Amino acid sequence: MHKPSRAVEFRFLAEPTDVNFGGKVHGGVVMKWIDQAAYACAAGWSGKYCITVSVGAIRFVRPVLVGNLVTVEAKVVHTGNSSMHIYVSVKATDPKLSNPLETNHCIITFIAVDADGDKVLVEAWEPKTKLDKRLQQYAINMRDLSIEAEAKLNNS
Ligand SMILES: CC(=O)SCCNC(=O)CCNC(=O)[C@H](O)C(C)(C)COP(=O)(O)OP(=O)(O)OC[C@H]1O[C@@H](n2cnc3c(N)ncnc32)[C@H](O)[C@@H]1OP(=O)(O)O
Repeated sequence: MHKPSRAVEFRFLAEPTDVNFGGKVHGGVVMKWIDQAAYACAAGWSGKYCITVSVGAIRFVRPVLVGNLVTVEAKVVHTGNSSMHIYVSVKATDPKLSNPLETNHCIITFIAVDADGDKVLVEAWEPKTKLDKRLQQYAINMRDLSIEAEAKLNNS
């Protein structure tokens, strides 16, 4: 029987092939890490194949450098019917210094689907700590803003 798992963490070194023209890690590479960690988190929570619906509020706080030890933490912060809203935080450090600083964060939403690609219900997640309650509200706000802004664009 599937036991929902709330969080995943990836740890690896940023490689020379991840570099952009400015010598830092490419933003698109960071977004791929975020998508992969959030997918693993959503699949672990639902026990199903999951599809990305939306990526919101992605923030680039500081650059990731080639050779940095990167940690990508993804955790469920809200669930709906079929949707799972995942908060992802990326941290990086020179592995010799072991002083991880946040480089990125975002909210990414997945839905769980069955073998036919149809939406399926997911188990509800309930926040317990103050931080989790704040993150849940943040995820709800981001979803509402995104849906409202898209509706305004389509109706204008
Ligand atoms: C693993 C991968 O990388 S998959 C590849 C990338 N993803 C894709 O190609 C997906 C392409 N998109 C699609 O196929 C469709 O848009 C779908 C299947 C994702 C959603 O289709 P719809 O049925 O129109 O979505 P619907 O409006 O019912 O919303 C589904 C859920 O997403 C939520 N949602 C919709 N828009 C947003 C948004 N902007 N932000 C957050 N959540 C949203 C809804 O609230 C709903 O949640 P609930 O089930 O918990 O109530």
